[in-house]
Amino acid sequence: MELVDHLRDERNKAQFDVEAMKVVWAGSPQELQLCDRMANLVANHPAFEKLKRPMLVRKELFKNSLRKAAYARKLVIDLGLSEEEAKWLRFYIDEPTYPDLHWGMFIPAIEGQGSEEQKEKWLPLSRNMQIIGCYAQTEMGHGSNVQGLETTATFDAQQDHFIIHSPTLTSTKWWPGGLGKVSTHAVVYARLIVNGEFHGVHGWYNYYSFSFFLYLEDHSPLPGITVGDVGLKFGNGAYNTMDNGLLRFHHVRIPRNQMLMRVSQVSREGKYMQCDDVPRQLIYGTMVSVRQTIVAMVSRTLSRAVCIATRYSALRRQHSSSSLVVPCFLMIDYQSQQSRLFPLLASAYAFKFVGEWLKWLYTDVKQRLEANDFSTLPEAHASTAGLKSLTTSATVDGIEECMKLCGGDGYLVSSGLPELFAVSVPACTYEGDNTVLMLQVARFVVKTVSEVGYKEPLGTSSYIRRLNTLLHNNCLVQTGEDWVKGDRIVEAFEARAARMAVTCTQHLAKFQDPEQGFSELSADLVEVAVAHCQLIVVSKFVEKLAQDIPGKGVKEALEVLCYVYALFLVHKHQGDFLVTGYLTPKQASLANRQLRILYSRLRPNAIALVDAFNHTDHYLSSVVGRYDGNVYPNLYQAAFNDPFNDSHVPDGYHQYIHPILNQTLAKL
Ligand SMILES: CC/C=C\C/C=C\C/C=C\CCCC(=O)SCCNC(=O)CCNC(=O)[C@H](O)C(C)(C)COP(=O)(O)OP(=O)(O)OC[C@H]1O[C@@H](n2cnc3c(N)ncnc32)[C@H](O)[C@@H]1OP(=O)(O)O
Ligand SMILES: Cc1cc2nc3c(=O)[nH]c(=O)nc-3n(C[C@H](O)[C@H](O)[C@H](O)COP(=O)(O)OP(=O)(O)OC[C@H]3O[C@@H](n4cnc5c(N)ncnc54)[C@H](O)[C@@H]3O)c2cc1C
Repeated sequence: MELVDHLRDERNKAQFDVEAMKVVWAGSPQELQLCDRMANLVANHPAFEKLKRPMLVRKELFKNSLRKAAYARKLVIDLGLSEEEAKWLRFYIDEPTYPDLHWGMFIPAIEGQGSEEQKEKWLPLSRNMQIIGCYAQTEMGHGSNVQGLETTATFDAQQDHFIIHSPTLTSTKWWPGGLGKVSTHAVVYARLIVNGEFHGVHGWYNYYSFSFFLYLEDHSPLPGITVGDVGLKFGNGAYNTMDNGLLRFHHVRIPRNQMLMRVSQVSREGKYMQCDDVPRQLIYGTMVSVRQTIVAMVSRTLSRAVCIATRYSALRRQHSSSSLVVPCFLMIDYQSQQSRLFPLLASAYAFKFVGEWLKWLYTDVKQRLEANDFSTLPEAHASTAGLKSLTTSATVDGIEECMKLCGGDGYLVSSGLPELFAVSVPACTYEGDNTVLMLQVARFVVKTVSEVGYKEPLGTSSYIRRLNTLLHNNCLVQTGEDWVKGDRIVEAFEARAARMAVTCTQHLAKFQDPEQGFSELSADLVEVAVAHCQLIVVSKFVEKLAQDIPGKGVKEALEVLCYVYALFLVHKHQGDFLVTGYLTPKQASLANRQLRILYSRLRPNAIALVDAFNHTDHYLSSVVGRYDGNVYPNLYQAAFNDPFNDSHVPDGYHQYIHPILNQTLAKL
């Protein structure tokens, strides 16, 4: 049977080489090939079917996800897949499960915080999955406030043991993924007590990680350990495939050598030693690593929602403004639809490129750390924290907007958007609450501004070197065209970030107690951090355009996306640009006018730009976002695929409807 492409006309409008854009999106021809192979492996394997997921009750859902993870492991072994290939395999299976935490946090924690000897012992076991681990940091009473952790690890020199204990209900480990039912081991964060002394009790660094066995061979918990799942979470299916756990210790003994000992050590004699040249922030290193991974991945989540909403918008017709009866306008041709959709499409590309840059930064920092060079750690912390916060918040808001952009059908589970939203929302909280992370960025920015004159700002904050110029030279834009110049756009974002940072730093200086000032000004400080992070995203997009980008029309299409992203932000945050005095109202309105011109330039490329994401229909799992655009018959069929439509007589009909129809309610 001949397949009809309902989006063919849209695809024919493309003004650039889609295959070349696929390479740009993937990062390289090799990455494209790798992702394509893994995506299709998953799409073509019946074990990874996922459409029924939202209909399953928790226990079935969980069993199903264990089955998928086991098949995935089998594929990794049978096909001899590399760790990189296995990572993409898990990604396309598209179901949060224990291996995410095992590979994404447990192993990196041992790599980053274990001594050479410990790494030699535990890493091979972990990589072969002979042990399965999780990352148990958060407690019931202490999430953002890592300094408040209460779990204790008391050294018993006589027996060469640590005694791990949960002294209060609020010290219960709470939320760790993979902990509830599956993990055999955990990296546990606890307060260290040696010879009756808390170490650095007033410092921020008095938490140490320990690797633990949690279970006996028959998978019953070890004596003194209480473990379970925290309970059902938001959304059908969604994150309920993960066993987020709770864990309590009652004076549990573990050998001394299970304390991860790269940052500090406790000797056989009970002597506490800090490794001189290693900063204690390294204890937080796993979070830096995962925040970077989240940024690298989140553009794909947004691209998925945008792909669905763009395809549906390019198919569905509504009435024109002149005739309310004849349906003739494609939704995508409404200016208002474009002004909501296209900035999200541009954001997906912007986040992809900033994610690539962050990966580079993190790889560089990791190499330096291995060589005991810790100089770039503060920037890595600020950039990973800030970009994790910025991109996950924008993505979650973006998915919700895509749902609305599809009208009522976006709200159907078969659109793929509700589950995508539910599974993505916690990204704003896990790995650091987004507001708390922005406050970390603000601390970094304010500190950098305060140190001007005696410490050279580096990397992402190097614009602060030109503080004088940025504070005093206002925007030179005179025409709309002036707004589509990379260096002019970057300068506008630099000036806005610098001016907001300086104002806040000056306000902070008026407080006698800096911490009180920081707390009172925290809402403004978050805005300073957002401005700094948006500058990073915009400037990395502009830097990307300066590279050699092969393929007919590819660079031009990316330029439009870059300016849409930047000018949309100028428009959305015009209050910042105006209040700081950098822009005049006229310049702000020129930016908005130019944005409308850019939307019309983006319009013919819209479908090709989402095709360049190369998403399979399996990955999208959306009736309205299908590649062939054959939406309506499939939407109709999807309704009848719902088990609720198996019968015209639902359970309860005879019991509760008949008495109403027959006027026999009194018998109930
Ligand atoms: C493919 C799949 C891969 C991976 C899996 C992906 C997804 C899996 C899904 C879910 C996983 C979720 C896992 C978790 O949620 S784990 C728990 C995460 N928890 C948090 O993120 C807690 C957030 N809180 C904190 O990070 C900290 O408490 C804090 C906010 C940073 C504040 O700490 P505090 O001790 O009070 O520190 P400060 O006094 O504010 O700062 C002291 C000093 O240290 C610097 N600093 C802080 N953090 C770091 C860091 N991470 N790295 C480097 N430096 C850091 C800070 O800037 C300050 O420096 P100064 O120079 O100013 O002294
Ligand atoms: C799905 C999911 C998976 C998770 N997986 C893991 C895991 O594998 N391992 C693990 O250890 N943890 C895990 N967590 C826990 C997660 O890291 C924490 O939820 C997170 O760090 C936030 O902490 P909290 O929930 O205590 O929120 P809180 O810190 O209580 O924050 C609640 C509110 O208070 C505000 N707030 C808090 N502190 C401040 C402050 N200093 N200044 C201003 N505002 C503030 C926040 O902005 C937020 O609005 C997971 C959580 C979820 C939801």
